Amino acid sequence: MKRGFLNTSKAKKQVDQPVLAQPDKNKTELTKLSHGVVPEAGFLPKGYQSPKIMIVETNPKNLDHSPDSYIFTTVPPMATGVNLVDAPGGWTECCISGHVKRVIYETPGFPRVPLSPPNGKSYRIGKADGKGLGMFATRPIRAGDLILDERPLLVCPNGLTIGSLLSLDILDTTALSDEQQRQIILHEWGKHIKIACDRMLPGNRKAFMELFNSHEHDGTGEIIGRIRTNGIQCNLKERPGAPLAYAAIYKDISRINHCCGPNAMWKWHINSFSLRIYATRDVGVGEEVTCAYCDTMAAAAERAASLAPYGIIPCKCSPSCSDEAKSKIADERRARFRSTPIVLKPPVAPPKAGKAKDGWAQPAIKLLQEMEEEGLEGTVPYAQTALQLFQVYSFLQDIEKALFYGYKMENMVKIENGEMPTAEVVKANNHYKSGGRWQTGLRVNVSFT
Ligand SMILES: C[S@@+](CC[C@H](N)C(=O)[O-])C[C@H]1O[C@@H](n2cnc3c(N)ncnc32)[C@H](O)[C@@H]1O
Repeated sequence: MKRGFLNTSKAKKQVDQPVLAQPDKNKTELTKLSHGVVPEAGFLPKGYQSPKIMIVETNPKNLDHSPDSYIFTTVPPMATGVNLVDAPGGWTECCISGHVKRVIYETPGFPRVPLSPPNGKSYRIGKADGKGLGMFATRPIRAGDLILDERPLLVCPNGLTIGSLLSLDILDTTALSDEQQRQIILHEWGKHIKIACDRMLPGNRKAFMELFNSHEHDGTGEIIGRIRTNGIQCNLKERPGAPLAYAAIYKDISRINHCCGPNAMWKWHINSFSLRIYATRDVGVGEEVTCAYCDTMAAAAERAASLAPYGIIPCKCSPSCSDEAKSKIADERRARFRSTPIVLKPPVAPPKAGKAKDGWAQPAIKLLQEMEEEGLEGTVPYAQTALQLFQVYSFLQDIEKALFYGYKMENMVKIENGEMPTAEVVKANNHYKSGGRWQTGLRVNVSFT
């Protein structure tokens, strides 16, 4: 919670949580939780009896669980008494379903050790103006570089369904207000996840409890408050029809602040059970490393609604983000970027005398430049536009420009695939030249000269 917040007009209850949804008639969907200041916060309904949790200890390597029972376990599996020195990459305390545990263990290559960035550590955690702490580059980082690959401290469901409580016959929702239902969910969710937190090594638990909590005034307890503030959704495939997704909380990655035009992006890898942070453009020494907590292509109002539950009210990512005139231009641009991508077609005849050979590529060049001005290098439309330009200049046999746009596209491909060659290797091997488009380009171009 930021200082002074309670005194502003925004100090009122707001109900919105992107990872959670309203309970439906079948009572199997996640309930939206409140944020901001909730007057009823912390009050459970009179006479409410919290159900008892029954815990049975089993071998951590056991995969023979019922798909829909929840298990407290470490990933990768750790024998008791092991410490971090014996476990490269560390381990994650998890509350996951039997189904998800199987999915993890059956992933080819699991459990590989998280990657070490090729040139060592390149960041520090420090004060970020008006945003608490943040991550900052300690040396120049190139677009496409891996900044860090980190295993979470904790992975757990990103909510609780009112249905799961109803099935225990402990609640009659007709007698409860919506807010009372939400407070029960927060209470029960916190009670369960505390079990995973208590299992953490003391150092990890300390790091977890030192994370920022933006949910101090809405009835969310100190553990769930940190999950709601810092949780990053991880793509663990739950069984079909299951309402829950999973949130992961990290020691360092959870210090990365949001930016609407970020210079880095995250990518979850199940085989190393870790999240990789890659630079999407060059990052200078001292510059803050930022990622997007929401869809950066969305309009400003939509982004603001998605960011509020993380305690970001308003977004302070750049002076222009909250500037109304600049936001209007950015919204107009994003609407264009979201629409059908430009498809460049080679002209049917050679350019007239005195006209540039690449005049027909100008709309894409302009679009790419605008996306760079908005900081949207980590998006699919950016990679698609760079690919078009790579193809245009391949077609025109302008090797220098083809590689210039090829790099931009390659950074995204490398991040997506994880293990692609670096730009230097690509350049040295000229591997584009073996591609069909390069060959076609060469052939078609012959008729122009
Ligand atoms: C996941 S934490 C990021 C690390 C956090 N700054 C810290 O001190 O640990 C999310 C919190 O950081 C702050 N924050 C992140 N990005 C922000 C932004 N663009 N504008 C304003 N506050 C931001 C908000 O307080 C938010 O609740």
